[in-house]
Amino acid sequence: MKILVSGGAGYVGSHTARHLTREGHDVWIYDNLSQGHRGAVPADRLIVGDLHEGEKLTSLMRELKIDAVMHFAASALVGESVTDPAKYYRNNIVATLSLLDAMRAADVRRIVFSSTCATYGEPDQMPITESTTQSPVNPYGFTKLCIEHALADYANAYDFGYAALRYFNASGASPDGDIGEDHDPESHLIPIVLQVALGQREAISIFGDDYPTPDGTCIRDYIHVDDLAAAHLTAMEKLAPGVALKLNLGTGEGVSVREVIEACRDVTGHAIPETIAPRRPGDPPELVADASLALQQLGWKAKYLDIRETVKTAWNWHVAHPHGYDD
Ligand SMILES: NC(=O)c1ccc[n+]([C@@H]2O[C@H](COP(=O)([O-])OP(=O)(O)OC[C@H]3O[C@@H](n4cnc5c(N)ncnc54)[C@H](O)[C@@H]3O)[C@@H](O)[C@H]2O)c1
Ligand SMILES: O=c1ccn([C@@H]2O[C@H](COP(=O)(O)OP(=O)(O)O[C@H]3O[C@H](CO)[C@H](O)[C@H](O)[C@H]3O)[C@@H](O)[C@H]2O)c(=O)[nH]1
Repeated sequence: MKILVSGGAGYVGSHTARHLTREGHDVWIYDNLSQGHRGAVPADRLIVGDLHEGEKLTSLMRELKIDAVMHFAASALVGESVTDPAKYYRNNIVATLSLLDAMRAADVRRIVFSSTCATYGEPDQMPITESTTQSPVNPYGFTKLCIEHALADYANAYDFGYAALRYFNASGASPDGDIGEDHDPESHLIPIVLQVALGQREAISIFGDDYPTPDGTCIRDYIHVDDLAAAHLTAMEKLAPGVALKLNLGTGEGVSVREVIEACRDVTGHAIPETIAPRRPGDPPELVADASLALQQLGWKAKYLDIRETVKTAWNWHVAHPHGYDD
């Protein structure tokens, strides 16, 4: 298939674009490089552009005869969405509507959308299933939920087929160490801990050790980026007009911040000093997926179930690229 990957020069998008290409698809990456990297994608497959440029998107989709879109492009920092919500409403809602309308104009009706566990807010029942109430507690989660609703309405009215894939914590890197996670600024736990191991930071700050969890630190579900990539392809293959897939993508295993740091110590052999810092506003104590519906509907399940194996792949990338991509 001919696939347009919005945000394909970013972290999850670049791993997925590579997987799609290796599986024989004709992949075009559309990215404004606000967070993405030229080095993460083949130069002859990158189209630099913004989602807001609707007419450009329509012509591209027509010229390239695009069959389906994978839509990763977004602003994705929970904290920033609270301090600068306008950016999130514009980039995650307005820009996505521009993409959806360009798809309509170009008669492209299949889309796989990057949603998030942040659409669930702070549920008290763990693990989280797809029928858990979606009640986001920050603008980021709300903008993603809003697009899930838009997709349902577009599917109904305009024959779109869509998958809203609600990822938990994307983590790890391509095992060969070629591509990996490089955000600026970096806010994600695993890359920050590994920067301590590389001697680029003095210590890891644990944001709160007084949560109601066994070791007092927050629990998350760290899903390997290559497992996410595989799920995207399988979901895309199921899409047809009127099909609506809404699926959690996680391992089903909860891992605490302390356990992540311990895994990083094991993998890197570095002592990794830690300090306790105040809680980060908006952090739910625990987010763990029940991903059994993805198994039922896609035959998909995570292959990386041991946090050490995931950290090893991230470490390979960081050692090979201690300062991230060149651009
Ligand atoms: N990383 C995670 O743990 C996680 C978890 C759940 C959901 N998600 C979602 O997955 C997607 C990818 O996340 P990521 O971590 O790879 O983020 P990322 O920032 O690495 O990638 C996003 C890409 O989109 C591009 N982009 C942003 N706005 C754009 C625009 N208006 N026009 C064109 N390109 C634009 C950026 O340059 C970047 O390359 C996002 O939609 C995010 O909300 C991520
Ligand atoms: O220096 C740090 C960084 C993070 N943490 C903790 O580590 C855990 C994981 O934090 P990340 O920032 O790595 O990930 P989040 O769980 O905050 O965010 C992830 O899940 C969100 C949904 O809740 C969004 O989808 C987001 O894009 C995705 O990265 C949290 O408890 C956080 O408080 C620390 O203790 N110290």
